Amino acid sequence: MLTEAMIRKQVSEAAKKARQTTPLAGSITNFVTVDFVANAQLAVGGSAAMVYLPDEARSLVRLGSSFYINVGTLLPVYAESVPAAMDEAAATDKPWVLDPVALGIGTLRTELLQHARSCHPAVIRGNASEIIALADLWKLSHGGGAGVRGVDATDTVEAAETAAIALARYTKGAVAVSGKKDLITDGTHVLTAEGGSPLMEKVTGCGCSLGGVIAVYAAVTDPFTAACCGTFAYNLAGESASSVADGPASFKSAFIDNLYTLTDKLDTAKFSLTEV
Ligand SMILES: Nc1ncnc2c1ncn2[C@@H]1O[C@H](COP(=O)(O)OP(=O)(O)OP(=O)(O)O)[C@@H](O)[C@H]1O
Ligand SMILES: Cc1ncsc1CCO
Ligand SMILES: [Mg+2]
Repeated sequence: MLTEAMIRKQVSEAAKKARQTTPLAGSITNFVTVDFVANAQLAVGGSAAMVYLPDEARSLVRLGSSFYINVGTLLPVYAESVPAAMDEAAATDKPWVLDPVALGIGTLRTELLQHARSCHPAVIRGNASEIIALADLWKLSHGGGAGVRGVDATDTVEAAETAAIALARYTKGAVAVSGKKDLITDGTHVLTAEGGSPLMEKVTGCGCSLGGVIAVYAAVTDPFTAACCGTFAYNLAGESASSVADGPASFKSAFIDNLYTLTDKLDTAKFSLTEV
């Protein structure tokens, strides 16, 4: 069983290791926020590369230390490249992070997210509605939710707790649910974290880039610690950026600056831990 002190130590060590080793975390991610994802990955010490084609996805999984798949904007080629990346990650035992953006709005998205089930993502990161919808799609029993409506959440993080636990138990990895408060679970522990800023809802890609950052950390530590590292970094950087920002645009640049400087203070994050 983990203690609060163990988590603080683990996140500090992982943040340091990411900075020292510059792990490559490749991505297939959406066109809206691709630049934010890459810059956030670099700010925390990682290395980024984005691909779209099936053979390049397979190569990048093999070349990198982890991988990130975000299904935010799909094109026909993704019908091949996304399963190729998932299969390669599973076959080579590379930790990979899934963001099931807007699950339910189209058939390809549903098929790809169904395919993910057999490829066991190390970390699933999404907003509450996406996490509930994924547990439904994978037919894992949980409490239910209001359903996905586009890319923004219509459910609270608390409402997604049982779905998150069910997903984590199934993958034997971790699940990170983002929102005003964040919830992280490995199916045994449930951690609730605080911080960030309401301005994070006014900048697109805070969630997408958080997934990319968690992939960087998944290259150097276990899935639960990786999810904690990313979430703590976002809460610290977001809270601090809101004190200097005039609005969403200046918030975003202050936020990336803070990711760069605050990742050596991850042990100061606000969180509480329970067991299930
Ligand atoms: N009201 C809020 N207060 C504090 N932090 C927030 C708030 N809303 C979101 N966040 C933070 O923003 C980050 C992204 O979470 P969010 O739930 O907005 O993701 P998302 O909906 O998937 O975003 P996107 O799809 O635009 O990338 C997380 O670090 C979360 O803690
Ligand atoms: C706005 C948007 N649309 C598809 S992906 C994306 C980024 C936030 O998820
Ligand atoms: Mg999102």
